[in-house]
Amino acid sequence: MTQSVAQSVARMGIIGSDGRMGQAIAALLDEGEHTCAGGVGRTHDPADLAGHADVLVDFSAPDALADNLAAARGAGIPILIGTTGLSPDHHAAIDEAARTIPVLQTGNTSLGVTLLAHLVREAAARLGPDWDIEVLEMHHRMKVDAPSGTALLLGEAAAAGRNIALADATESGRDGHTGRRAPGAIGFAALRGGTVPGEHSVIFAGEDERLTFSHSAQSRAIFARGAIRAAAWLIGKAPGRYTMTDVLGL
Ligand SMILES: NC(=O)C1=CN([C@@H]2O[C@H](COP(=O)(O)OP(=O)(O)OC[C@H]3O[C@@H](n4cnc5c(N)ncnc54)[C@H](OP(=O)(O)O)[C@@H]3O)[C@@H](O)[C@H]2O)C=CC1
Ligand SMILES: O=C(O)C1=N[C@H](C(=O)O)C[C@H](O)C1
Repeated sequence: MTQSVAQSVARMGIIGSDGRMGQAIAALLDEGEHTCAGGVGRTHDPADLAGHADVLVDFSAPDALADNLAAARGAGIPILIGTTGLSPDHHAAIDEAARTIPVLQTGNTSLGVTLLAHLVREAAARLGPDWDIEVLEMHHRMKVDAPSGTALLLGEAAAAGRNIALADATESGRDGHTGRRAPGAIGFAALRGGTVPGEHSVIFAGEDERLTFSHSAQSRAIFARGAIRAAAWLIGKAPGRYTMTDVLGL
């Protein structure tokens, strides 16, 4: 694992290779400067893949995380985790792994969403707590987790702008007689249907005016492109936990 590897052709091992994202990444690798070291699914051992890869790229499922981190650590290679639906325990496991290898975990690898998170943080800081914040997302009918990883990332950005913990402000899954909106809440709403690759809006609703920041993914290529760029960037980095902001220098 050296800096020179990061500057040349990187061998990327894909976890979740038969999935929508796994296939989108493999397709881009086929026509790009880096190569696919192979792929694994539910019934394969990621440690075998890690043995002949320079970096692992994980777009699978949360229950695979422990084995994926162990495989990367065993081989001493970085890992990019794009899988969403992670719990606090999963994040603790990522923090632990990041003590010995470079790890990048993100709910969205696209350039647009990474910039959007900056704008949302800035808007939340400047507009202040009287503006109600709602995060709205829509995804394809096959998505299994809600709110999306991106929605949570954007909620975290809003909370950071307000200098509060997202967990203390979250309002989601409203249904029935919910009572009034809590002051200072950050709300989440999720729509599912069709083949939508990913739509996100962060709405700032104030007295008599509303400001909306939106991102629309028109294909999974934007996620795949960002994942490949980030995975190549991770090679040769010191152990630690990185973000897409680090990769893109935003
Ligand atoms: N960070 C980002 O930018 C993005 C993140 N994502 C996230 O990536 C993940 C995958 O999305 P998507 O490709 O659409 O989902 P898919 O369901 O299409 O693909 C997931 C793949 O992972 C495999 N898998 C499931 N469990 C395991 C396991 N334990 N070990 C290894 N492989 C496993 C599945 O196999 P099987 O079919 O046998 O279950 C499947 O092939 C989701 O969490 C999604 O939210 C998606 C897009 C962008
Ligand atoms: O499952 C998906 O498809 C997507 N998942 C990520 C998320 O949960 O935000 C990123 C993107 O929106 C597509």
